[in-house]
Amino acid sequence: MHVDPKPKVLILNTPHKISDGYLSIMNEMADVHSIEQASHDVLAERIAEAVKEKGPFVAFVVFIRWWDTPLPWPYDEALLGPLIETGCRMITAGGAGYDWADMKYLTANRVYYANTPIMAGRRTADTTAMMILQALRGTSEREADARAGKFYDSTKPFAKDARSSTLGIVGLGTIGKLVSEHMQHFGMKVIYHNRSRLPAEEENGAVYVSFELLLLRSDVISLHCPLNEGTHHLFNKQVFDQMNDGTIIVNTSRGAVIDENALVEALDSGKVRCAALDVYENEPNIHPGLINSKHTILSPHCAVANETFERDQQIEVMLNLETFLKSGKPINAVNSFV
Ligand SMILES: O=CC(=O)O
Repeated sequence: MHVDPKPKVLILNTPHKISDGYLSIMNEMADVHSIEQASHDVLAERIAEAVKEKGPFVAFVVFIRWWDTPLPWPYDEALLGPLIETGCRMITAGGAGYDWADMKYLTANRVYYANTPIMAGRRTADTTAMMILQALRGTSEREADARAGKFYDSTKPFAKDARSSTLGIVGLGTIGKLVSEHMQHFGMKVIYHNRSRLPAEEENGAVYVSFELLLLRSDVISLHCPLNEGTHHLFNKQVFDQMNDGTIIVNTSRGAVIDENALVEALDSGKVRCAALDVYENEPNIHPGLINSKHTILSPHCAVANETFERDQQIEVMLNLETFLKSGKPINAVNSFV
């Protein structure tokens, strides 16, 4: 009896041993070959070699190790060309954002890119909620006081109260919706701006406003939009100038949505009361003006990183692979073609 050979799949990084079970499920679905993470140029050579010696592959599955630098981005023609030219039609990788993939190139070649929105979304939303509360409370300044032996400094303004504050969400997608839900539990009024208004049943208590109104009405602005040509430096000097004095900015999306020079100026002038940031324009470097400001709360792009993220990332990546192998389309495809 003729048995069709299993489809070949190339994986980047053998999953952490926690997921041996998933690896064996994958081995049942596909003929799996793996290569290890490296810089973009070295990885490009490894991919070309794997395609030549073991290919062609129908899918490329990335179990990214965020802490192994340099990271292999961008996922562009120079990296993926040999895979795509020989029939690879799906890339799936961990993370909610996909600005590190050349979507024009992938879409033009009818290659799906599938992300892991649930793994990344839940953790990023939790971290964002924590950062919003920290910023409202001004924890970095109070902590600095405590460490300097200065007990409660009553000359400083009182912390802001979530129950009397409005949260403006820019981008009410998977993460924005979770943040909206979390913060409504703390009594915040939530307004949002998207390119277009969501159907009422998806708004879940958040009120749609124009971008200009969001700037005027928000005590806290939290960014959850993807980084693309339209959102690069969306928050610039002109935009900061339109906000009320003392607005709080929280960013767990992508650093370049904010012009960091303009943000540092706005922090220095008091236009921005506090900026809580997990992401930066020039990672891994953080603008010295942000590091030196007393009014920032900073973390090193680790909103998703906790002890269970790898496991959940692998489950979602595997689901993308399974749905792609069965139907030709991964469940979390972020692009589509006609
Ligand atoms: O940065 C993290 C993500 O995109 O999930």
